[in-house]
Amino acid sequence: MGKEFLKLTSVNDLIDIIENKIELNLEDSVERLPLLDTTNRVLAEKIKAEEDLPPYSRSAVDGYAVMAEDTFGASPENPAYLKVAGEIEIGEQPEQSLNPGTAIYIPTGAELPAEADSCLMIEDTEKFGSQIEVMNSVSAGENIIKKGDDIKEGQLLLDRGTCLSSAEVGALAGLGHSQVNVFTMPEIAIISSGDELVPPGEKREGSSIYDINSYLLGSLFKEWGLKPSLKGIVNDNKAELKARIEASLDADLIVISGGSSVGVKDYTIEVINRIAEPGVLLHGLAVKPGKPTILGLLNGTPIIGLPGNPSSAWVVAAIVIPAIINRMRGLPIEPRAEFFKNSITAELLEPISSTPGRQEYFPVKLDGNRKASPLYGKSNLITTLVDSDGLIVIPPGSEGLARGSQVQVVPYPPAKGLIFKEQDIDG
Ligand SMILES: Nc1nc2c(c(=O)[nH]1)N[C@H]1C(S)=C(S)[C@@H](COP(=O)(O)OP(=O)(O)OC[C@H]3O[C@@H](n4cnc5c(N)ncnc54)[C@H](O)[C@@H]3O)O[C@H]1N2
Ligand code: MOO
Repeated sequence: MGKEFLKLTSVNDLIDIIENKIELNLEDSVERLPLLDTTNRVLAEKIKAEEDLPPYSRSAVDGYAVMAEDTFGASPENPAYLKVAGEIEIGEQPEQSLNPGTAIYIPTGAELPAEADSCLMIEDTEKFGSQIEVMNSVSAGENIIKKGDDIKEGQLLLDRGTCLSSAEVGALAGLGHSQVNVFTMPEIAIISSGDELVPPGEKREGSSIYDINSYLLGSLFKEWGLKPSLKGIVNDNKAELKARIEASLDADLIVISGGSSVGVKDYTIEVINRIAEPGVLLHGLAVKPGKPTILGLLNGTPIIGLPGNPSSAWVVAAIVIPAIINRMRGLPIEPRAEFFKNSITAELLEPISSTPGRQEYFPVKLDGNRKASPLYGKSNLITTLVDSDGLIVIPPGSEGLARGSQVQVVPYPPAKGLIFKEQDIDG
């Protein structure tokens, strides 16, 4: 009797659905921004070095440009002596060449004369008139940075799809870019559904609760460089939900939290199917938390029904939304490399039993010694998220993890999303 979940869709099948059904429509949504404004945005072009960085070989110390051979064997007991033949100014090309048996004074960062292969640190020398006493030897290449050591001309520095943080912004500046092309921030409409919900700031009475999800999800989207657009709370009423979704269709993606399960007032499925084609693509995902998840398409606009429980909504948003946005931008959707690159290996302090057949995302708290304590909190508690530092991803074939296991913890916020193929988690 009644409504029930369609067959639960595996994460591998979800990836196929996203790849095959979601249209590429944000590939050309690009803007050119001043460098500083690109922080936390996604690069929409490949950046290759047009010249070597540094563009010339330079000194890494304040001291003397020399030929290493002239210093061999030098020690405080048996110093070498070199004639000081001149001085190089920072920011200027060396005017004179270096001859054997001589040294040229050079500040940190100044261009080396072509004949120099190393630099002596000033504290390893003593100046006497036009000579220096050399108390230490240097080998070829010591205390210098060679032309192109940082990045070679023609080398790919950053690929399309890279999220720009301070390190990348600094590297772009190093290559002389004052502006770059980044993807525009897609607008994500957020609707919270439920008769019990009251907006924070208003007076709460009786059996109502404050709307967490609009803000929890909106803030998560901001962390990803997306543009949340809060569409408010709708009551458990089909006509109201339909009107609110229709009024949100100008967004790039629509998210509804709550009402995605099979309760008598969970109308989301029916409403999505009534608005436009093809409607609901899947109802029920083989993940935990987040079984009651909906993915649909309304004339090309993706719509996602997230479970109402806040922690579940947050996890499922991280599974589904970055993958969909990447697909719409024509970027790879599964962050496999980032999973292994950014996860923290830790020792599990307590065993975890998991539900076979569902990919499980288990919150853990990390201590300072890479030990992970599972948080058995319920997914409708927001403090489950506040008190944990990251998630362990348990593949659907697993029945759990033993105490003492080495686990990979994906730290918060999950920068590239949480969609992982089964075989990748095992790997
Ligand atoms: N017969 C079944 N019942 C349920 C199942 C199931 O498999 N079979 N799954 C459970 C799971 S797991 C979840 S999660 C919930 C999801 O249900 P809905 O998506 O329909 O969510 P609601 O019932 O509307 O809400 C669940 C819970 O979360 C609170 N909530 C909702 N929205 C917000 C919000 N914006 N801010 C704060 N809290 C919110 C709501 O008050 C409920 O307490 O279904 C289970 N049932
Ligand atoms: O799967 Mo529900 O989404 O656990 O809380």
